[in-house]
Amino acid sequence: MLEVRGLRKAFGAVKATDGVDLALAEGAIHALIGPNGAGKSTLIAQLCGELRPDAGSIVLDGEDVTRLPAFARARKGLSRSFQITELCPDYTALENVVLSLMLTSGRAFQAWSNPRRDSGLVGGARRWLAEVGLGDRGDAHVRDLAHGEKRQLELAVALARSPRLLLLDEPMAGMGSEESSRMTTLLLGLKRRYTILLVEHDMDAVFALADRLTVLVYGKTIFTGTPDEVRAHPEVRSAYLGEQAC
Ligand SMILES: Nc1ncnc2c1ncn2[C@@H]1O[C@H](COP(=O)(O)OP(=O)(O)OP(=O)(O)O)[C@@H](O)[C@H]1O
Repeated sequence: MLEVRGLRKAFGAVKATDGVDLALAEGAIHALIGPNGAGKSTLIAQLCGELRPDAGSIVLDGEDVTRLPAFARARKGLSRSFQITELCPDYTALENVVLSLMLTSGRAFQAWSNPRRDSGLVGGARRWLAEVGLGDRGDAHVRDLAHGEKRQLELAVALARSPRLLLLDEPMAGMGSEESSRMTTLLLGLKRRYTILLVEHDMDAVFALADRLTVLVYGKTIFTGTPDEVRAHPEVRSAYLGEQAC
C-alpha cells in the first residue's frame, strides 16, 4: 500500500532521514523503531506532508504523493494521529469526534452550534467512542479526561477520518503500564482492519502488535523483518534492543 524510496531530509549538517526505504502491506501493523534522534518523527512528518523531503518518493496505492500538501494527503487517508494538541479542550469527547466526522465529510461549515441535532453524526461519533473504549465518556470535556483517555480519544478522532493508513506516533507516550496495555489491546482490535505504521518506544507493545518492524539508526534503515528476525539480528541487538526485548 505504501512504498517509500530513498527519503532524505537534512537539518543543516544533521541527516535526519538518510535514504529511507519502507514498504507497508495492506492490513499490516508495521513498527518503526530506533534510538532517540534516529529520524522516526522526521519520517512520519514527511509521510503526512508536514515536512518536504530533500529527495526520495512516497507512493500511496500506486500514486506518487511526494509533492502533495498535507491536507490533500489527509483526504487520501494518509494522516498522522496522536497529537493531543489537536483536541479541542473545551469541547466534550463526543463533540471532538463529531467535529472530525464533519471535517472529513466536508461539512465543516455547517451549523456547528448544535451538532447534537444531527443524529447521523452523533450516532457515528458514539460508535467511534465505543470502539476506543470511551463509550461512557462522551459527555466529558477533554480537559477532564485522564492522559490515557485523551490518547484513546485521539484514536477515535483519527478513525473518524476514515484513514487508509494510520500513522501512530508514540501512542503509548506518557502512559503507565495499565494505560499502555489498554492501548495495546485497542490496537490489537484494529489489526487487519487498518494498515498501521507505529512509532513506539514501548518494546512490549511493539512486539505484541507488529507484523513487521523496520529499525532506523542515524536516519538509515538498518533492518526490516518479522519480530523474531529483528530480535535475532546482531546489529539490531547491539544498536538498539540490548537485552530488553530478547
Ligand atoms: N526541526 C528540526 N531542526 C533541526 N534538527 C532537527 C529538527 N527535527 C529533528 N531534528 C534532528 O534530526 C534528528 C532526528 O530527529 P527525530 O526527532 O526525527 O528523531 P526520532 O527518532 O523521532 O527521536 P525520538 O525517538 O527522540 O522522538 C535529530 O538529530 C534531531 O535533533
